[in-house]
Amino acid sequence: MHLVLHEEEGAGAAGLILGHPLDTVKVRLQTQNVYRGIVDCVIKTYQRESVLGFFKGMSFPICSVAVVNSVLFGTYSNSLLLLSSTSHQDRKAQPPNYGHIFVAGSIAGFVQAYCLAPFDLIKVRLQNQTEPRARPGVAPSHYRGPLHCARTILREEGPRGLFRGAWALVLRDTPSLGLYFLTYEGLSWWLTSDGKERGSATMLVAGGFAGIISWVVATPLDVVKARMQMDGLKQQEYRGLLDCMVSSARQEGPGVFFRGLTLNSARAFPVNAVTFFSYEHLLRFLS
Ligand SMILES: CN(C)C(=N)NCCC[C@H](N)C(=O)O
Repeated sequence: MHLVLHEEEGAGAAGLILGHPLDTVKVRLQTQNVYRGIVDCVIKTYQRESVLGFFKGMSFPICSVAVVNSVLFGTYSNSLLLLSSTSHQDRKAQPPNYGHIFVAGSIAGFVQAYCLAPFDLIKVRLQNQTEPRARPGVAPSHYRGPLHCARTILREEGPRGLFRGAWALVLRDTPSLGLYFLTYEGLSWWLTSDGKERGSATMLVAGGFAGIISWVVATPLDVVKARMQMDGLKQQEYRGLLDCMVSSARQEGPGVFFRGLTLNSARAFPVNAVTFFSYEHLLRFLS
């Protein structure tokens, strides 16, 4: 049992490692106005920071992925159980109630956003450090690693600083995770013939598309979240979430809300295919 659990965690972590470089480029494009596009950002990052630059801020997501996913999937299945009072096994025999799925997914999104907020903030702050690795004669980065980053934020911005951008994260994840589970369950139902067990290919395809669709919807608030998380590092630029939205749109046009859309979608397929595949196999193993 332990071995299987570790394998499931390993699969989640592998997806995350593969997707992290895309996430770093996306975060930089959303928060820094110095790049002309994806290719320019990749070239500049590589030239200045080598391939390691793409993996900045990865350790916290790797360490927290198991906890964050347990909160997400645990809240989802318990909420669905409360709403529909049928078990995972019973639900296979009848068409899913999409209203219940959307509500359960949204509740799960709301809860996981709060757990994710400090980890995500630290990830974004580290990803945005464009200095090369510290060596003699080169000024070190503001944050020396995830724990140093957490301590520095606590010292410079207080405990609330660790939850900067949390509201935008909650607004991003509540509806988009409802849609995430809705797409997954809908597609899986559609791809599985009556009375058959859900196959691995179905889990991968439905999981991948659930990831893409939810990230397309989530991207505008993902931009706002990343900007709010970076606010306060130097001087405070925005008075709040609404101010961030309005001034970003005024200064850069409405296209600003779609920054990172391509990268979010490209990363979403493999990461979420693996996530749902692991979740379903773990459920089967435990039931
Ligand atoms: C649209 N959103 C926020 C989501 N679909 N979130 C759930 C998937 C999270 C996964 N670790 C990922 O990074 O894609």
